[in-house]
Amino acid sequence: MNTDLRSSPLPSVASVLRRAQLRVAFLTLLVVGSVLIVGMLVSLRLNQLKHLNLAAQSLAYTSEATVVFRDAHSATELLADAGARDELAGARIVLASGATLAQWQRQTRWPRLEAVVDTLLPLHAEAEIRFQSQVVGRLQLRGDVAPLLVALGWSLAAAALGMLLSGEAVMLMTRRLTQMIEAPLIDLAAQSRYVREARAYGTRVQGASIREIDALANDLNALLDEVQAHEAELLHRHEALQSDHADLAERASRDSLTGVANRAHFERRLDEALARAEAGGTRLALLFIDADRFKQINDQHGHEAGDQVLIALAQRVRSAVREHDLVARLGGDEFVVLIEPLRHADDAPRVTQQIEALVARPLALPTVAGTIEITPGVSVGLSLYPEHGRSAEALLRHADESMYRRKRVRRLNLAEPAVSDVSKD
Ligand SMILES: Nc1nc2c(ncn2[C@@H]2O[C@H](COP(=O)(O)OP(=O)(O)OP(=O)(O)O)[C@@H](O)[C@H]2O)c(=O)[nH]1
Repeated sequence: MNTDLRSSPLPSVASVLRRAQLRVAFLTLLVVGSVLIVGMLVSLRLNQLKHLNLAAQSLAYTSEATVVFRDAHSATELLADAGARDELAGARIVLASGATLAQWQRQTRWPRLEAVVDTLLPLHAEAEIRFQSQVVGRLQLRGDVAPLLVALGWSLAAAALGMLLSGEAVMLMTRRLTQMIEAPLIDLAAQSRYVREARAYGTRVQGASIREIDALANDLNALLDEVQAHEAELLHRHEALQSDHADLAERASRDSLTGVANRAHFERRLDEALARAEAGGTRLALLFIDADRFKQINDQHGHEAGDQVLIALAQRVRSAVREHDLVARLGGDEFVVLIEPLRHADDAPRVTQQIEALVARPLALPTVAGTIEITPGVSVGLSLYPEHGRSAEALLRHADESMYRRKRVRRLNLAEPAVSDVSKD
């Protein structure tokens, strides 16, 4: 049996069955035994009474002469003979005057017990002694209750033996019933405990050969079906929520117009990159990009055309850097690029040059007046970690200033190359 079941303070099926069966067996024996014993005693007594009455009639007739002649001696002998012959406990001849002529009494084996039985089940018979139709005396007989007591003793012994045998039979039946009922119940309890502890809701418990236990197993399986379906539904919802969450997180980090990262995402990534660079002693580069004369595009060709230019700028900047470098739009016509890690300080100016060159390719722009071709331009500023600052603010400020210097140079249309411009920073 399972340890948990053993340690339970509640009674086991076996003990409940044993107690119930013992109660039923003893009660049945008590009722049936008592009825049989009482019935037997009553019938025995009736027989004895009948026999006693016949003996009294016969003895009254034979004792007539002893009464007529007042022969006490012969009368006593007559009573003693009859007592020995007819299993009497006592006999008496009483004259018509009320005086006793003769009496006889058997030596009793259990005087007190016999007195009690004689009170409860009296065995008395009386007959008139007549002479020439005149009542001259009375013959009184008392039957022997010893046979009744012996019969009662045997009956009680038989009842005790019956109880002993039925007790044994109950034990035997309990063992068999226990195997039939308790074993499948314990099995069912063990299976349900396993399902609960291992959260194995896909498991199904086995049926039993007893209808009620089998119904319990079926109900448990139906419950497991529901739990499993509920769990699958929860898992499905959880996955959908996770996917929605990932989607939202992705959208929250993107600039809705250009699709590159937004300012919030860039600031988070820059902080993380600075922490990594500081911990690992590596370098990184920050490029600040601002479109040249972008207001003019908006004013001349409309806001939507301006949007197209911003989208194209983002794509061109993206294509000028490595896959894992971060491109973000800070707002308006301002973009940044985070290059991490930066292997050589010379790499960064080369990238700024690449960006300015790539952006400066002609761009076909659909406008209300038809498709036109423009040549966009950007000014790129650069700052390096750790040379130009160790914090995000310092690096951004330096890159911004560097971009303005570059813009001024480009406005003046100086032939100074971008590389040499930023490398001066
Ligand atoms: N189409 C469009 N225009 C925007 C957007 N956000 C900001 N702008 C405009 O972009 C312009 C930015 O102009 P500025 O950077 O101040 O000036 P600029 O014309 O680029 O001049 P320089 O930078 O000095 O060359 C403003 O006219 C803004 O209204 C946007 O999402 N879409």
